[in-house]
Amino acid sequence: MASSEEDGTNGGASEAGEEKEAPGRRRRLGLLATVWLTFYNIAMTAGWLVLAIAMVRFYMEKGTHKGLYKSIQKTLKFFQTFALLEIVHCLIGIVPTSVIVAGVQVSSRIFMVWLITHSIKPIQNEESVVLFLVAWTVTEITRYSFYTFSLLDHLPYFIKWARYNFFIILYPVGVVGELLTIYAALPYVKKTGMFSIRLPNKYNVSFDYYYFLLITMASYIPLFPQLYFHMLRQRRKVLHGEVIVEKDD
Ligand SMILES: CCCCCCCCCCCCC/C=C/C(=O)SCCNC(=O)CCNC(=O)[C@H](O)C(C)(C)COP(=O)(O)OP(=O)(O)OC[C@H]1O[C@@H](n2cnc3c(N)ncnc32)[C@H](O)[C@@H]1OP(=O)(O)O
Repeated sequence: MASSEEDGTNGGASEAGEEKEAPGRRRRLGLLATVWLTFYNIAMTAGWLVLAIAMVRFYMEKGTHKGLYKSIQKTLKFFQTFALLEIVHCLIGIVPTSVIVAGVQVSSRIFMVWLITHSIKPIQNEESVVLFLVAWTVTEITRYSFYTFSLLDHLPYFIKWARYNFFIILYPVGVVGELLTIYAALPYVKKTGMFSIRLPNKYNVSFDYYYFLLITMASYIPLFPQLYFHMLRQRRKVLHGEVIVEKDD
């Protein structure tokens, strides 16, 4: 994975005659891209704040997590699906995040929301769902407010600190919540054969969602450490000003 320092997408040499940007400084964006990203980040911060408030209110009123997912699912689905735009932002180059990093992050969330929690109703009241919902919500409020304040050039140190420290705990908590939720879904998926294609059929293809879930769980082992160490490197770069030179994958 090429770093922004290496590939020049961020903080690298600018066009001839222009001053070279200092490492770690926000890349110069066009006005349209800045306006769009500011709108996008404000909308996402607001969306995840609404979710946080709804979760706290639900718990205070009902005193249980049972029914929580059902009560917040529409907002969650809307804002998490909207986050697919993050991959588009990377692809069109208006943010310098790696497409692979953003792709793994966003697609694993979409998978959890639509193909697991939405599709498998009996697991919606599992404690593990609350675990990943809380981890995602705190992370996203911090992350999107970080981007918003950065774009407005008024970033409070606390937000920056939170963005590059909370993940140390929240990333593993979120992953444990996700893995336990998929694990809880396995018996139902095996019993119902949902999303599976059995032979014989006219296309002569078979697909077993149960084994797909096992493979997905296994894929966290190589993929999660990469995301986590990526964030640790970003943390060193942003909070301690270290220049990180990453090697190509
Ligand atoms: C089909 C099934 C697939 C299944 C796959 C299964 C395998 C999955 C394994 C992994 C599972 C992960 C599960 C995740 C769980 C959780 O989320 S738990 C909760 C805790 N989570 C986190 O802490 C998530 C942390 N993740 C992130 O922060 C990001 O998603 C990231 C993409 C990983 C971060 O990447 P990074 O390269 O560090 O980018 P940034 O710091 O965000 O940005 C770099 C520069 O880009 C600018 N930028 C990015 N986005 C924006 C934006 N929206 N608006 C404005 N600017 C943006 C940013 O400011 C940086 O700019 P510079 O300062 O100029 O460098």
